[in-house]
Amino acid sequence: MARRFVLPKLVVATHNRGKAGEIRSMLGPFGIEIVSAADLGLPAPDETGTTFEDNATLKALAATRGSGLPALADDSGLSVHALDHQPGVYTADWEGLTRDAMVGMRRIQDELAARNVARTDAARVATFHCVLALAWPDEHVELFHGTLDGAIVWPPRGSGGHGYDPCFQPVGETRTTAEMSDAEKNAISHRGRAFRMMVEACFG
Ligand SMILES: O=c1nc[nH]c2c1ncn2[C@H]1C[C@H](O)[C@@H](COP(=O)(O)OP(=O)(O)OP(=O)(O)O)O1
Ligand SMILES: [Mg+2]
Repeated sequence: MARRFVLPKLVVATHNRGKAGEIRSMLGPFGIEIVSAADLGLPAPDETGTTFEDNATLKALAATRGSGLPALADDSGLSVHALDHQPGVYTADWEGLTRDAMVGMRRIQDELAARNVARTDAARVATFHCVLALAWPDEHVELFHGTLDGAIVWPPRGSGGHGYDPCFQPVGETRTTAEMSDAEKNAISHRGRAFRMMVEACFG
């Protein structure tokens, strides 16, 4: 395969183990040596941006500046249409200090109930977003945005995936993304889609 860039080593700039696992498995076939930001002792920067693009960029740049290596960051979240697209870039914050996604999933459910949103999929439309930022040591950044449409289901179901997967059922599916295998989720997910765009742009 002709590659536009040769990547000797790549920093995966996330402190989220679920995301890191998915990104590692997607990078696997490319034979790129991977090191995590956490293993390098790089701190997680404050996510002060107001868009997925801003936060992914600041996380990737912090990691490439801290390591001298190319770095791949992911900023992602869940946009619930009936909640004015919240929590969006603040999805991780809705987990509270416990960093327990069950807390965030319950808050989404409570806010839908408080607004009397019907318990139908059509009323509970949601979109997972993932922006991947690939930052190079010269500090140029490439961005790739993938989405997955679905609905918020309650109660949560499944033990696979991570984060908010147990309450998210993709369009046309009867299972939540937590009830899918990793390969099945990656084939349709916001992260899988962003990743495939990056591969096409950078390794195609
Ligand atoms: O496929 C997914 N399945 C379920 N939940 C997901 C997914 N993708 C993102 N999410 C949730 C996790 C977290 O609550 C938020 C991302 O927040 P985000 O700031 O990007 O990540 P994070 O703080 O957990 O780790 P880090 O910033 O170190 O990458 O969206
Ligand atoms: Mg974060």
